[in-house]
Amino acid sequence: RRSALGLHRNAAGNRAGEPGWRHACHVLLYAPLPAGSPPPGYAVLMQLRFDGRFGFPGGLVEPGEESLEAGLHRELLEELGPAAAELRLGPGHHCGARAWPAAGGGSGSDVGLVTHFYIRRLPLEQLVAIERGGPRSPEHGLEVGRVVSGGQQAPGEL
Ligand SMILES: O=c1[nH]cnc2c1ncn2[C@H]1C[C@H](O)[C@@H](COP(=O)(O)OP(=O)(O)O)O1
Repeated sequence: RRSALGLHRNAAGNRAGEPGWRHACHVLLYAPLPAGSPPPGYAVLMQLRFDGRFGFPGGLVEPGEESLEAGLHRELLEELGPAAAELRLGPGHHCGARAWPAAGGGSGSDVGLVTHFYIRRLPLEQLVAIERGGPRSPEHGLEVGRVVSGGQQAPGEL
């Protein structure tokens, strides 16, 4: 079954193996700050990428991965480290996708990209644990320069 985004699901719900398209999944992880914190009252986890830009953790799903969420989970372990193992991201956290067709029409290795975005609310302690674990991730100092959320500056954490 093919959707308007070029995604399809087989009987097992696999949406990662569509020929002609690659998929990238990124996630916004956020946590409410203690009452009385200045607006917006949330800490949001972001990372300084190797290319000098800030972005959300995640990346390209590899062909053959079981699902979009399996690819996202692998990327999070690589970029955030072991503290990301507790994140249980499923289709219910998927909040949107956008298809970017291949510039040359999708022949050969010229494929389109579908970017998927997930959102997950966490307790502040878990977000801070992920932020603090950043230097232990396999990609620290490589694809990822730093992981920051602002949660470590929350009242009570100083
Ligand atoms: O934060 C993002 N939100 C939405 N789309 C994004 C974000 N960061 C990257 N992207 C798009 C643009 C990139 O070409 C692809 C792949 O992402 P990337 O993180 O560079 O993938 P790898 O780590 O190289 O697998 O997604």
